Amino acid sequence: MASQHGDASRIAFIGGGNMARAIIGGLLAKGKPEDTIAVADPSPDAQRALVEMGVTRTVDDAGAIVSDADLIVLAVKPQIMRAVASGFRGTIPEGTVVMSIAAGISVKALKSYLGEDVAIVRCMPNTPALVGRGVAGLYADAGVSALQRDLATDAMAAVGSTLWVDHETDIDTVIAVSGSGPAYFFAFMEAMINVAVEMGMDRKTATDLTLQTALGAATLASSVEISVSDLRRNVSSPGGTTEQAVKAFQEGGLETLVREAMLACKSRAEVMTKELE
Ligand SMILES: NC(=O)C1=CN([C@@H]2O[C@H](COP(=O)(O)OP(=O)(O)OC[C@H]3O[C@@H](n4cnc5c(N)ncnc54)[C@H](OP(=O)(O)O)[C@@H]3O)[C@@H](O)[C@H]2O)C=CC1
Ligand SMILES: O=C(O)[C@@H]1CCC=N1
Repeated sequence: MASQHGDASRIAFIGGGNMARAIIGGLLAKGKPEDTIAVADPSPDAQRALVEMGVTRTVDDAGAIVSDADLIVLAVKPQIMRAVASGFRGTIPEGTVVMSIAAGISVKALKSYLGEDVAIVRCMPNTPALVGRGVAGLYADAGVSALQRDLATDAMAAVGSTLWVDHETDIDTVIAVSGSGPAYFFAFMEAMINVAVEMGMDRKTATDLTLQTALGAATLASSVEISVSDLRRNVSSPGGTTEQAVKAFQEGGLETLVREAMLACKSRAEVMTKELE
């Protein structure tokens, strides 16, 4: 029997890798009782890391922990989802909601693995969840109740902000924006650091300046009611230095490149969805 919810809600994580640990870390930091979290992961390293974080119930096999969970979080790689989820088909309690964080696994695929009557939420988090600054897009299948939505929201709110989308296909756009997005900013920062080093600066100073600039820009943009376009213009004094840099970006086709990158990302999610259905 699943429990009544609130802090006592029981969460079973299937897969205890990077993303699961980020979410679990946030839940424990927010005071969720340790005995309400269980994790299945056959990797001894993953289990060790989870125990060090304060998780008291780690097991090798998902079958051992799904039967008394209110929320089951599927956090294994997409390529093994079918094998893992099919392994506990028929053992999910009535009223329990399954939330998959995998890219490229549709509700249709999840139902084919788990059973047509299972309540399914798809969630796309991102790695800043590790420091409590994540953002997660969520989509609920038709059979998901308001209480089950709240359970999913509460779990993800422990590591950042959450928003619900109305259409499952929007999850592929969430992947292209925020799921994979941290890597785009890391790549941009990597390039800035390398160029500053080419200009003669030592790597540590170049890294500190770049990271603080990224942090400052994101904090500013999210703190004021000014569009990012206007914020960019505010830095660009007429006839000054920034204007030249932005002109180089525009002439080099920055927006076209970003479009190509995001379309490639979304398209990969769509292909994975077809392959794994
Ligand atoms: N990383 C990211 O930025 C994001 C990832 N995601 C999604 O999150 C999911 C997990 O990704 P991530 O945490 O990065 O991956 P990880 O590889 O870090 O975690 C997956 C974990 O599952 C374990 N595992 C393997 N087989 C089983 C099994 N049979 N039962 C239970 N656990 C098993 C793995 O062990 P072992 O290592 O031994 O195989 C590993 O510890 C993916 O589906 C991905 O699409 C979503 C948003 C962002
Ligand atoms: O690259 C991936 O497939 C996963 C999904 C979003 C971020 N990482």
